[in-house]
Amino acid sequence: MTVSGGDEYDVIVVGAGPVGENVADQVVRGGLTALVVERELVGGECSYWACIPSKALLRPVAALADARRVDGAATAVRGGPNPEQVLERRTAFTHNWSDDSQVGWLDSVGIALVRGTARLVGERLVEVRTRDGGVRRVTARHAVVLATGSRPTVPDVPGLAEADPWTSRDATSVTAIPDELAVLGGGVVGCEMATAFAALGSRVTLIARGNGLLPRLEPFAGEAVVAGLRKAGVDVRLGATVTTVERDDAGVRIEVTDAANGDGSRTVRADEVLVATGRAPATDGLGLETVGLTGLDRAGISVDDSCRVAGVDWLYAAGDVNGRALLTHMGKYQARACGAAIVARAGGAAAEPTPWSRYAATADHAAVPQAVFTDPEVGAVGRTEAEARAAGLSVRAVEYDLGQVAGASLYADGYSGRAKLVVDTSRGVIVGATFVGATAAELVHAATIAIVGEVPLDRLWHAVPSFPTISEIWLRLLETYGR
Ligand SMILES: Cc1cc2nc3c(=O)[nH]c(=O)nc-3n(C[C@H](O)[C@H](O)[C@H](O)COP(=O)(O)OP(=O)(O)OC[C@H]3O[C@@H](n4cnc5c(N)ncnc54)[C@H](O)[C@@H]3O)c2cc1C
Ligand SMILES: NC(=O)c1ccc[n+]([C@@H]2O[C@H](COP(=O)([O-])OP(=O)(O)OC[C@H]3O[C@@H](n4cnc5c(N)ncnc54)[C@H](O)[C@@H]3O)[C@@H](O)[C@H]2O)c1
Repeated sequence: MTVSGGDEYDVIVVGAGPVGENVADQVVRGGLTALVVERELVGGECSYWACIPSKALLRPVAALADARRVDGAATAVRGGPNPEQVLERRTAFTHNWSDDSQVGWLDSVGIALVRGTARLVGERLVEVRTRDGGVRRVTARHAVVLATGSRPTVPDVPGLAEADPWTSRDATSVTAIPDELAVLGGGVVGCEMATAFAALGSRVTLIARGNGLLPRLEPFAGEAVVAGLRKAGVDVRLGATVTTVERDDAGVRIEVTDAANGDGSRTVRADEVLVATGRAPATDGLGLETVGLTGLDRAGISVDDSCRVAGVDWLYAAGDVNGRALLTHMGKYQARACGAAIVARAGGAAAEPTPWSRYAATADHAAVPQAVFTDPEVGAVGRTEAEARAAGLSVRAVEYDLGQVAGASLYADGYSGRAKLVVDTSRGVIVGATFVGATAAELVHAATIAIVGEVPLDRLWHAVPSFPTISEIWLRLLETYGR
């Protein structure tokens, strides 16, 4: 094995997903040199197999649903989406799985790139197996940042792994819509992909083990999504357990026991089965043991609020790989904190990650916003009522029917939706908010600002929403809470 080496950069970033790209950008802006190592495509999961293609598949569904709900416009809608054109548009958004434009951006801002698989081999030392079969060793003067993302997990169900199941990658890069699709898992990926494939013409069965969908959110959000999926023709099986999976000439055969069936077994047949049962940090083969890190579990690499790894002062882990919040916007936020801390520390500052400082990803603990692009859409930020109570907060929650807001009824005939605020009564501030309904995800940022700014409710009263917008829900919620 020929090992070339001697290269030195101030910062080495492993993984050029949205998080790795942003860390590198931050440190280069701060006057340091940076190398990123990427084994697949610059842009990562988000650009090619996750956020961007999934939302490109879902946007036509929402656009048509919106038009169909407005008398006077609905007559112009004939039929459903055109799958071929939807897939073409999706492919355009992934640049046909080419990273040329993102590589061009790295060049333009002075970030060096090596294509290959990286692993730690010692203190501030990274070994890269390059695509051309070479091995190269690179030293970081100040920091190594692991931004390797996550991988889908496949549960240990007899026959499932052998049945060649789809992961989210297969779903988002699909080239032919299957007649029948089974989706295993009722989290965000399962719900969004069931929504997209049902609209694109698949007969979809969604198999979820809990009593509802989107279990991390307020229960009414999952209930609305169950109703929306069923209305769209999806066979939603709740409280269901898959016992075996087998692929034969006719496709996959899935044995399911579910509560609705008196726990008896039923067979689900499908052309493909999509496994959407969560993700694990991408730490395999990263050489963490070479720097004394062992015993990592599915939760991710443990870091402080500047994303520095406990006990290894030159090592950072940002984005999905640290398991704090598996979302692009939160990973990029961590990248900004982490990059700023690395630059400051390279200059000799301590850059303590005190809460809400530029070196700390404090919002990870208090205000993680999420938008789920189902029909109806779901937007949520902060704690659910149950989470707030479990955390020992004194809580009062208020809910309001979004359909009663003038802006919503103008937006869609028969607008159906709901909103909820969770208030910490001891401080008089919002700690959680959830909105369900068409375009409801756009309501979340106002709530994020209120939570992060700890805006007292009696001051929020003076933030007057425009009439007639859906944002008037804020006024209704505050009125319901009372002054
Ligand atoms: C179907 C789906 C839809 C999603 N939709 C949304 C959404 O709408 N909004 C949202 O906020 N989030 C969404 N997410 C989550 C989002 O994709 C992730 O949170 C985000 O991609 C994390 O970014 P990252 O940079 O940490 O990791 P990634 O994007 O996974 O990038 C990590 C990169 O590291 C590289 N890498 C890994 N190991 C090595 C190694 N040893 N050497 C070199 N390179 C390596 C990988 O090839 C990859 O390019 C979605 C996820 C899925 C699965
Ligand atoms: N719009 C968005 O922001 C968006 C979209 C997609 C994904 N994401 C992110 O990607 C991450 C991964 O999404 P995901 O949906 O894969 O994970 P998830 O953790 O959100 O949901 C996984 C679901 O699978 C269920 N499950 C686990 N094991 C199972 C089994 N053996 N049988 C049946 N069900 C089982 C879990 O109970 C859970 O409901 C999420 O954390 C999310 O933040 C975000």
